[in-house]
Amino acid sequence: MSMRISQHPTLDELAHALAGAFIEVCRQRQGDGGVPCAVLTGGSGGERVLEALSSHPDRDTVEWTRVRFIWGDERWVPSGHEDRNDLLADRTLFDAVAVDPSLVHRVAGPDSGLTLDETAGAYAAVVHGIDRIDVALNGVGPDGHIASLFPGRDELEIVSDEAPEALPIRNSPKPPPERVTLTLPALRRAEHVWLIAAGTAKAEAVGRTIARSAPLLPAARVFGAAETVLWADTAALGAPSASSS
Ligand SMILES: O=C1O[C@H](COP(=O)(O)O)[C@@H](O)[C@H](O)[C@H]1O
Repeated sequence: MSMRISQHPTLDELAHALAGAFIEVCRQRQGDGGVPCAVLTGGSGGERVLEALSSHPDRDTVEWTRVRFIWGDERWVPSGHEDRNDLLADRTLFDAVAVDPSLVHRVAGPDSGLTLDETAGAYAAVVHGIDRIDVALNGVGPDGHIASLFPGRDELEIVSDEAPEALPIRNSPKPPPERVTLTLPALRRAEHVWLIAAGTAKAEAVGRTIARSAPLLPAARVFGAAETVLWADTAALGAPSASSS
């Protein structure tokens, strides 16, 4: 499965372009009578994309109350904690548009009373019950991780469709140490898998992802059913040019 590169001069321009494409995916699915399902991501790129969505001129062409949201990963800290990925969505998109809380599937925090394993199991069941994932956003970390799938870790080797679609993570190399992540097979169910990478800190991981250098980084191991797009700024591509495509 080939990966298309969408290059933009800056993260802001990348986020605006990606937000427009995200809106178009949602509009088309809703036009077909469906309820689009989007996988959200955390991190610096994910936050900027959510901000761009919340202020996009075409924002209100989507019926946001008919969009389902899940997360590619969540940091296992209490609800409302600054480290949580869902807080980024609360402070940006969900603050700007009305959503249906029954279609917003958050990963429970330790304050829920569930253990980490129980939380991951419950999230796996939620994701398993979703018949179609339209678009999955994946912020790429400087080490090439996506969601909470980090290089060299066992979770990355779970590629069977029979495996749970979400897993607990302990001892994450990036804090906080406890997390819940979707698996590669779950992310690969998405029609559109979009990777987000901006800044020079991402250049090495981006270069290795594009080159498919061995061992394959997590970012190189995810692909979409219909397309895989690397949304990158010029700095992440390590290129001097400032053209977009
Ligand atoms: O920890 C995480 O990091 C990645 C990427 O974050 P960035 O700040 O380097 O862009 C993100 O994809 C993931 O959702 C998040 O939990």
